Amino acid sequence: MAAAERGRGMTISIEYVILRHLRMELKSPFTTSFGTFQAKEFLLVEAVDRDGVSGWGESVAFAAPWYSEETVKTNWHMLEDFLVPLALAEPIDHPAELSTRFNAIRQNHMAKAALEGAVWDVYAKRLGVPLYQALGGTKKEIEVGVSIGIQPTVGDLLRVIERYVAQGYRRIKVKIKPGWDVDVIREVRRAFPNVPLMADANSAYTLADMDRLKALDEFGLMMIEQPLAADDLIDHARLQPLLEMPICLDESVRSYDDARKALDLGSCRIINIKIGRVGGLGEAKRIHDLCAERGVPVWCGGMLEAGIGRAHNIAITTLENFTLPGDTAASSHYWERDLIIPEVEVDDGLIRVPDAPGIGYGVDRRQVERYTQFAKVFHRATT
Ligand SMILES: O=C(O)CCC(=O)C1=CC=C[C@@H](O)[C@@H]1C(=O)O
Ligand SMILES: [Mg+2]
Repeated sequence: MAAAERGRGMTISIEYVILRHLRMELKSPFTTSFGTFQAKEFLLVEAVDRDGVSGWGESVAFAAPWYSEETVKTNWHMLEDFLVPLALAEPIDHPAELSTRFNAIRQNHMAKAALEGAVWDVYAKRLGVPLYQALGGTKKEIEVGVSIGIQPTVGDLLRVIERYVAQGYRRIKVKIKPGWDVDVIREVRRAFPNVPLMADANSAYTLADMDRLKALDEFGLMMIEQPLAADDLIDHARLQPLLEMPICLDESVRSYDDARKALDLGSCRIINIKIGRVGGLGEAKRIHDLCAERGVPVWCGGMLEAGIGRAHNIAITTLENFTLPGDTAASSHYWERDLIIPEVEVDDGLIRVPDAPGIGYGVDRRQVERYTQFAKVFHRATT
């Protein structure tokens, strides 16, 4: 690993960690199988080392367990009672050591990723390099797409797509489910015959819907994301050979081993990497590297992050095999006012990667405090 990827003999001693529970109003309601959310609750992790260097991470767990079994509250419990004590127990020379320490705790990937991400930020800041370089990233700008939630009518959806195509987003992702799929995609394709287009099914289908899914093949979709069950690889392996379009897995790939099995089985031809879903930046990089070896493109999914999570997504997307536009839209797509300075801006579908040390964006502490519902500080035991 290059020097920046493996700091020479640098020891990180985390002195204290601050957990914050935030609530931010979304500019547009976000509709899922679980219901419609107008606000997002999430945890921020601030890790401060012995020299006062602050690193920031953001948990992508939602308040309700609809995407996975993790929630804001389960994350708080895991961080307070298990993960933060592990991070405070002993100094480390590299964030990978923290991930190894976390192996003693089963699953709870989003909680792990939030703390691991904060420590990666400290690590990069102490090295004096941008997080993306510490991860081995090379891109100075990244292409991004936008994910559009289910709209009240097809007309509304077409108007929203028109707006984002005009802003230059490099790919449009729409959500589908039985009853809102073939006819809707047909209308979208008719209105936008050449736009790079994909559909996210969020596990709304089963193999019994084979014909309906095959009907989507006529619209030249870039991929269909997670059509079948969130914990499945086998049925996706049965489905993929029957489809022209690639299957992209999201929820089904929660680790390097899941990715390896998915590729060995032929369950997908693309993977949506979400740092929180797979347990952190280190595991995300391992999955990226595996997919690069196998010639399988990846992209960075989104979880409606605020600016700190968005900054981590931008950093990981600079790795070479992130060749497809991800769901990293501008801060203004989600928030009236984000938590970072400057906010994430998208110009003609591109984000310029910041090269300040660490996550590359400043944290607006006033905004953080404004949105913080409650917080708790955890100090390293000095006894
Ligand atoms: O953060 C974004 O803009 C993308 C959000 C998004 O599309 C998703 C978030 C969480 C679950 C799903 O609805 C979907 C996804 O699976 O990628
Ligand atoms: Mg998805």
